[in-house]
Amino acid sequence: MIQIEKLRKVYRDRGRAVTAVDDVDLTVADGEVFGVLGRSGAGKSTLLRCVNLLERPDSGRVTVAGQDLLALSGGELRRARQRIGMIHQHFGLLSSRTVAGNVAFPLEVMGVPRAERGERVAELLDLVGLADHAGAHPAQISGGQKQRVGIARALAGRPKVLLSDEATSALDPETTASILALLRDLNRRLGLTVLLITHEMEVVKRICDSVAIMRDGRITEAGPVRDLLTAPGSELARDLFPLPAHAPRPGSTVVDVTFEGDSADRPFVSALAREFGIDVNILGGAVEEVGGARVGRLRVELPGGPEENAARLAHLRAQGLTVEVAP
Ligand SMILES: Nc1ncnc2c1ncn2[C@@H]1O[C@H](COP(=O)(O)OP(=O)(O)OP(=O)(O)O)[C@@H](O)[C@H]1O
Repeated sequence: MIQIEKLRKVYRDRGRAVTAVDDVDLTVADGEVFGVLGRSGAGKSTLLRCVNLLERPDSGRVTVAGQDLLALSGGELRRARQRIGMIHQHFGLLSSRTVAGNVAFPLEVMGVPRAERGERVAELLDLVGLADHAGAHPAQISGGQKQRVGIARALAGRPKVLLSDEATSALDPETTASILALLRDLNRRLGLTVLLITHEMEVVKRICDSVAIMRDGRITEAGPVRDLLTAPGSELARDLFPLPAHAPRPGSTVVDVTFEGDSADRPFVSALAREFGIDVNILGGAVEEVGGARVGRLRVELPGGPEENAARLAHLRAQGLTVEVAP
């Protein structure tokens, strides 16, 4: 649905060149929620703005719903953009217009007749749970409600793709949760493909099917969230489950065990201790709810060196657990 190939964007600022997006490839499948996670300055906003050509890349290709956006003429690009909605951290509402007026605005720009507009606005406000606030002005509603207006406005052109630029960064945790739940609901009900950028792991945990980690303009890791969490060496897993440092003791082996789904419900530590008649020392761990499922990681110390532990590790792996010997 969204394909980004060899994308590059360099800003030139007072003689200085800043490579904001550096040779990025990314594929977002139809109907998924895809998150780009990274710190401030990583290049996330620039990347997102290249997807609807608010920012023109220096090189590369952006294909949305089969259309090569950089090859489109002015009118074609305007039409293609109507099929790509966008929401922003600071909502970007018109303060002089009511909630309904804000949602009607893109419909006016598209030339939708007045009678049809009213009906569509009502439908959109209903979709985001704001039917009762049509006549309010932005100053009279909460941040979460403002973002709901932003979402309704972004969906006016019946887009298949929604771009989200840190949509929950200005909201408190509870409101963030309700906006993320709304986005997930719209993604499922409308088959909407969502590409979002965020610096919050919470957003990835709650709604992303896939994620890419961005640093210094580059993607360092990308894939389905569940796969990355159990992939050996994954940066996402390391960030989500920070484990305490350990000083390896001679004659013991430290192992990180990642568990998810069914394997999260089994008492594998006590089973291992019983099966092999050993003491297992738990050094640290964390369990998180990711995409509605329990995922966790535990750092344990087993007696003996690598050879003595080979059968024990095989026993853990046979239960579907991901096992890595800590360096
Ligand atoms: N218009 C611009 N002119 C010059 N440099 C820019 C411009 N916009 C962004 N940059 C630079 O490009 C790099 C990437 O910025 P970008 O805003 O895309 O990152 P980000 O990950 O979205 O960070 P943030 O969350 O802080 O916005 C940064 O070094 C930034 O200073």
